[in-house]
Amino acid sequence: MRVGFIGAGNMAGAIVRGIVAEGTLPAEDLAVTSAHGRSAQALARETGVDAPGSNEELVERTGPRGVVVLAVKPHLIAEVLEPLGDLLAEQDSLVVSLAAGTPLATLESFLPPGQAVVRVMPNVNALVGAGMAAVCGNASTSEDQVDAVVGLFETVGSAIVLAERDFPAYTAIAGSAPAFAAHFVEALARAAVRNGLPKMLATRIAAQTMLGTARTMLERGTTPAQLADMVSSPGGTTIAGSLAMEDAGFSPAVVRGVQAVIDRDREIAAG
Ligand SMILES: NC(=O)C1=CN([C@@H]2O[C@H](COP(=O)(O)OP(=O)(O)OC[C@H]3O[C@@H](n4cnc5c(N)ncnc54)[C@H](OP(=O)(O)O)[C@@H]3O)[C@@H](O)[C@H]2O)C=CC1
Ligand SMILES: O=C(O)[C@@H]1CCC=N1
Repeated sequence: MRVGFIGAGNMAGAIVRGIVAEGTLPAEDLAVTSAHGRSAQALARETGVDAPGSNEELVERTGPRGVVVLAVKPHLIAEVLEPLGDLLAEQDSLVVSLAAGTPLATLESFLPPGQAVVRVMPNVNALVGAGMAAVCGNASTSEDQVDAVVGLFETVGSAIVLAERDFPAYTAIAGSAPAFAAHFVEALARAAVRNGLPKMLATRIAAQTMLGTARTMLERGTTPAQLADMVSSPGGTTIAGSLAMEDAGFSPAVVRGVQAVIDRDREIAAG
């Protein structure tokens, strides 16, 4: 399978670096383009992938039946996709869009009828092979094509097939949530700095603690509530901290943040 990425920014960079590091596909089967060429060339130099001079060339080099991944910002999808429609159809390419808030119906409206399109919401942790991706194909995609995309993203983390109606909530807790988790680590570290720990050490300690907490839940099936109970000694330090955080509005703040992502996703979808 040959895969071309239109866009060489944060997300394409994370996936390409992840795929190359994991050895999922040989670098010569991957290609990237960018608006100004420089970021694509830098990524190509770093990873050994190809950096064609235009999006048309990328589709040609990726096809026939190649995967063309749209990794540009949502507002650029129309201007990137429309000029490529006939070529994508000729090459029988599979179009994969990573764009937040951009439904399959919108993507289809920029393409010839019958074009196979898969919507994916990945996350930045693909960079270290610990990503999370949701995948949904349109009516023109075969089961094999959807499976191939799931397989591709599984090589850089976990991937699931998800109904499109669930993408906004999913985007909040997987696409955007690495930023929220990073804010939490930063807040923990700053609180520790206030109490005398050096920032770099505090950040490392807090990040390792997040990693271990996630692994305990995923690998042992421990629920968040069970884990919190395991840590909270009666009359101890943790329960004092947890209740103080709740008193300061921790859970309502998280719920509002998730809802804001969902509302913004719907706003982008509405144009
Ligand atoms: N960042 C994330 O964590 C996540 C992002 N996404 C989605 O991924 C997509 C990309 O986001 P992200 O990587 O953060 O964005 P970036 O701004 O980091 O990267 C966008 C890339 O698109 C390139 N580009 C713009 N116009 C064109 C064009 N006409 N032809 C070729 N390349 C072009 C830019 O080129 P140049 O470098 O020259 O400016 C840049 O490399 C978005 O739709 C976003 O919703 C989804 C999940 C998570
Ligand atoms: O912020 C954004 O719009 C994209 C989608 C999810 C993560 N980044």
